[in-house]
Amino acid sequence: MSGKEEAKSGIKRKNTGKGGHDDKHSAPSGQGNICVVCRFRPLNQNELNHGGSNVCADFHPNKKSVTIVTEGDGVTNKNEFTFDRVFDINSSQIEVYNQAAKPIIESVMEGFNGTVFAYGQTGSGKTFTMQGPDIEDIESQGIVPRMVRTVFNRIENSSENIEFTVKVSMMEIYMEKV
Ligand SMILES: Nc1ncnc2c1ncn2[C@@H]1O[C@H](COP(=O)(O)OP(=O)(O)OP(=O)(O)O)[C@@H](O)[C@H]1O
Repeated sequence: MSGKEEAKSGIKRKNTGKGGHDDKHSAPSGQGNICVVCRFRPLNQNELNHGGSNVCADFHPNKKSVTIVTEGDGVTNKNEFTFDRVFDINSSQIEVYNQAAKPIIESVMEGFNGTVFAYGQTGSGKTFTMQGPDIEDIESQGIVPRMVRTVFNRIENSSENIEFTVKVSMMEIYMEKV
């Protein structure tokens, strides 16, 4: 998914048995409302050809902080940023999915609302993370195919007394037009 697109899915659960949640607007207890992760991608060939170098000096061992170094006017600036999780350039698709998306899809299957979106400048890796270079390949597929598979596996394995409705809609915002 590029930053110009937004996919929205809704799951309506009609529970004829016991144990369903009535309030679809509150997160499950013990889970934070918003989780923000930051992923770095490797330099591409074009960037390497133009003498590009990594701006990231240090990934903190706690996997939550990163130090960015920038040079300007002979001055070196170091800034540390902290997120719920920082993924370095060697992070796998499954690691990112487990941290950033799996808890959301788990709670959606319990009847809560959830959203996962990628934000970043062009070429930063949104499509790679959300869609993946090959959606059929179990290793390289991104968040969206993993979430879709999880949803349909869960539906298939759930009680026949539960009825599910899955809806998908998509829109593109490009040059300030929807
Ligand atoms: N984690 C990664 N590891 C290896 N390559 C990556 C990674 N993330 C992105 N890339 C590569 O970087 C390039 C740009 O990534 P991508 O197309 O996902 O960016 P984007 O943010 O979706 O860009 P746009 O907003 O222009 O659609 C692609 O060639 C992609 O394969």
